[in-house]
Amino acid sequence: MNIKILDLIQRETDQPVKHILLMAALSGIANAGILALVNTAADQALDLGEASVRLLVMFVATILLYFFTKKKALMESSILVEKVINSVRLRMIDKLRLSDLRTLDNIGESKFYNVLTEDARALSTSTPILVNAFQSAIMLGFCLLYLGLLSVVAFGVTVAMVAGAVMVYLANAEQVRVNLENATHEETHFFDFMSHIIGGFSENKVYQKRNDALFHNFLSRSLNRALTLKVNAQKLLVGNFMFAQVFFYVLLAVIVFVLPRFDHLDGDIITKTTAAILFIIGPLENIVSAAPVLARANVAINNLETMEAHIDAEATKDKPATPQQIKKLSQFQTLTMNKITFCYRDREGRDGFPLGPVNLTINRGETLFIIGGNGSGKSTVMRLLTGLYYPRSGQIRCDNTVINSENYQAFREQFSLIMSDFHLFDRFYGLEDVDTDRVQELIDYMEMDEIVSYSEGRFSNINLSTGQRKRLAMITTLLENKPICVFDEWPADQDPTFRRRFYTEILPQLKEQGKTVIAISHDDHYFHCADRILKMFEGNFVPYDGKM
Ligand SMILES: Nc1ncnc2c1ncn2[C@@H]1O[C@H](COP(=O)(O)OP(=O)(O)OP(=O)(O)O)[C@@H](O)[C@H]1O
Repeated sequence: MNIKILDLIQRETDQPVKHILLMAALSGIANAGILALVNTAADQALDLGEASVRLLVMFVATILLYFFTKKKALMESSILVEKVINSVRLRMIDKLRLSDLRTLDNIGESKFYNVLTEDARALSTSTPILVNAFQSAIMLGFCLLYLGLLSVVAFGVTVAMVAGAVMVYLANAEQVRVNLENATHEETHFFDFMSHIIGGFSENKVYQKRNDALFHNFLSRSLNRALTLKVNAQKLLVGNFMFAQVFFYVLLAVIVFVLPRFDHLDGDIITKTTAAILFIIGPLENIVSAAPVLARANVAINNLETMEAHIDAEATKDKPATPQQIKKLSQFQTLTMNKITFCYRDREGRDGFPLGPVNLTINRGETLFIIGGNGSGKSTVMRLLTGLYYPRSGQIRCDNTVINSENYQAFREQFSLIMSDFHLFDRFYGLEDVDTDRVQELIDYMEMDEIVSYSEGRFSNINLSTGQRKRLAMITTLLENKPICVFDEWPADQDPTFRRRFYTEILPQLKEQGKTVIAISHDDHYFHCADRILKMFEGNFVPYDGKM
């Protein structure tokens, strides 16, 4: 079986695993040495009435060697694997944050969390077990060698029977792997359903049927399917394990009862051989019980590698933005979408909603409202315009500058967003020298002063109503001071006063500051506050006819 964890460590660290393997091997040898010393001492005691002091000293030295080498191997391997997990986690999150929004859409949050938590944990817990198994394998090898010195026949029989057990195990190992892999896949569905149960707690609370259906028909079934797969894997493993054990006792019986009949082994050899075989029961158990752990660790590494490959395959080629690029683009006069097309693709690669070809020119300082029915493509076009999605074809231009991988990030930096699925941050991450007085002024303006304060660089409370959360997000937008502000139905959750304030105070103030504002709106009472209204219908702009 492939031991992927070794390749992983080798790839991820500059520390060679050789040292750990050497320590584990030494402790295995020392462990086998203990057996040889015990047998020799027993022999001496039988012949001379007591074992020699020299043997005692050697015995103590061997135990010390065993103790220190094994401790070192276990400690170093655990620390190394924790470091590997840390660096893999950091790298994956780094790659994900630099990839595009569609990559996250396609992977799904549950899958990402599952791989970075469950699989990473599986790797972490597997390490000491695997090191132990490796040490046991070395010990087993030396015990077998010792057996060979005692009796070639006993050695041959033992090797044949152990090899038989290993072959049976290997035959089942692949099936175990497939079952465990499917179980982790099924657990991703389980996490999805769990997110519906927890995320939709309130909705479910007032709708018993959905609550029950989600739990009984989906979550439980998914968990049961995962359970069946795990049980199958366990059955195969237990079968393997028991086979190895019984095989083992059969081996003992062969050595004690059968061999003496065919080979003239004297009693002393049989006793030592039996002691050696009894001595290797523990290591064999360690090796056999490490098998599922190794299989699980391999599955975990597979999952990590597959997800990273997925992120890499869709990695953007965008260069980081430079201050010069950002400055240059911020002086734009017109922003153009030229024959932009886009199509959602599901996880199987099938095409979904098509958008475009969209042609749009936005002038600096304009206040634009984008209107249209649900699902007409307003948010999608905004994600394209702001560089969150890449168009399938067409061009975005800032004046005469074509937006491409050289300047996509610099282009995105022009926008401040409050999308419908906005995220509220507790701090102004990335904003240096925040003017605390200005923040307080904005908190007062948003009429949030009785609920939220700003101290030690963070909002005191972000567990707020949707409308209040949007007001805090607006504070961030105003402080970011970007040239273009995009609001996806910001007033939708505001009371009439704040709705009015948005259209008649905030938008005019932004305009006065020279900002370009693009707002998705359904508030026809306030359409007069826009310089221009753009209507979307079935994935494209159509002339505004005065109707929603
Ligand atoms: N992440 C996604 N994956 C696949 N299809 C999507 C995704 N998001 C939106 N769509 C599809 O794209 C179409 C346009 O959606 P979009 O969110 O742009 O509409 P919208 O005009 O903003 O609607 P609303 O007014 O309801 O917010 C819809 O048919 C929707 O099903």
